[in-house]
Amino acid sequence: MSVTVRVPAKVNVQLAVGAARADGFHDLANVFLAVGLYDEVTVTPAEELRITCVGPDADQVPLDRTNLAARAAIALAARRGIEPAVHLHIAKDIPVAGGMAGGSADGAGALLACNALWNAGASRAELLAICAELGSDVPFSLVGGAALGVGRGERLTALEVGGTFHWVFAMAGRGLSTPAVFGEFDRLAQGREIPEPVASAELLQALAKGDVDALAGAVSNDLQPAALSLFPELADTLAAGRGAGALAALVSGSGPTTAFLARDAESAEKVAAALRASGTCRAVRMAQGPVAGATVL
Ligand SMILES: C[C@](O)(CO)[C@H](O)COP(=O)(O)OP(=O)(O)OC[C@H]1O[C@@H](n2ccc(N)nc2=O)[C@H](O)[C@@H]1O
Ligand SMILES: Nc1ncnc2c1ncn2[C@@H]1O[C@H](COP(=O)(O)OP(=O)(O)OP(=O)(O)O)[C@@H](O)[C@H]1O
Repeated sequence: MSVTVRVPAKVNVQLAVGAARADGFHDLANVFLAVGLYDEVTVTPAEELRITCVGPDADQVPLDRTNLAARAAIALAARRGIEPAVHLHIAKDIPVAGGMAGGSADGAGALLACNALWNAGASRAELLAICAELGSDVPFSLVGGAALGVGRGERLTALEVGGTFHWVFAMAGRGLSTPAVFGEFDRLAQGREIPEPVASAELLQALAKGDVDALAGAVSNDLQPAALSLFPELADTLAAGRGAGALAALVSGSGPTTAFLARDAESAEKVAAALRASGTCRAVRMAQGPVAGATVL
């Protein structure tokens, strides 16, 4: 018997970052949107914990107990006093170290799948608590849709979205480390007063109305200057997408994946073709959002 869970990637339509806290994390106003690029996690009973991974970026995924899927299985098993004797298979389509919460998706997926496989009976609240221990983005990977995350991004409030948005994503030739990007944010912020992060009222209204023009005018990412500082060539990718008619172009989360908001499916095709032809990125994908969070198939 096995259980498969499908989990989406995310794009941050707003990422407001406050000053570094005493614990090293940053308070955020983080507006997440789940988009239709997916990893699938399949769990099967096994002698002992084992991880396999397939997909274009599979060689970059750790196959030991540091993998977020393994950490999720271990965390749930520890709470139930059982062994995490399970084979975790990840079919990975979300770019690795791309700022689209790929590892977080696998953590949320493994947790939901093991909860079903083991009949562990964890409630939604317990699952969300385990997700928050695993990482700041993991709770959102479980719930999906659209949500405002505060604290370090783990305290979520679901958001209404009045439409479907068309996105194009450009994958970069190398990854960026999330702690390195936050570290660069701190370095660039030295000697400046950092305001409390707050969600933009215009942005929340644009999402609620499904108004793509208003959303394009309201998206923002406080980590973008830090990502561009560490990876200056991303500016060329952003310019290529804008030049092809994207309504908005921004770095996704900590990057280096760049995200382009298009008016409709036809415009998204044009932006994708221009990005592919530009030679400024490794791969290009289209996806719509919002979509549902982690789902048992
Ligand atoms: C950039 C985002 O992806 C936006 O959604 C998230 O804020 C990062 O979420 P994540 O990858 O789940 O990050 P975590 O595994 O919780 O933290 C990794 C590292 O990122 C930095 N970090 C993360 C979240 C946060 N609110 N402040 C931080 O400073 C810390 O250096 C931390 O050690
Ligand atoms: N299941 C996993 N899939 C991918 N990477 C993982 C996984 N588990 C742990 N990692 C480690 O985490 C690092 C970051 O990977 P991940 O794909 O989650 O980054 P990300 O998408 O930028 O995350 P986020 O958007 O949440 O900041 C990888 O380089 C890898 O070493």
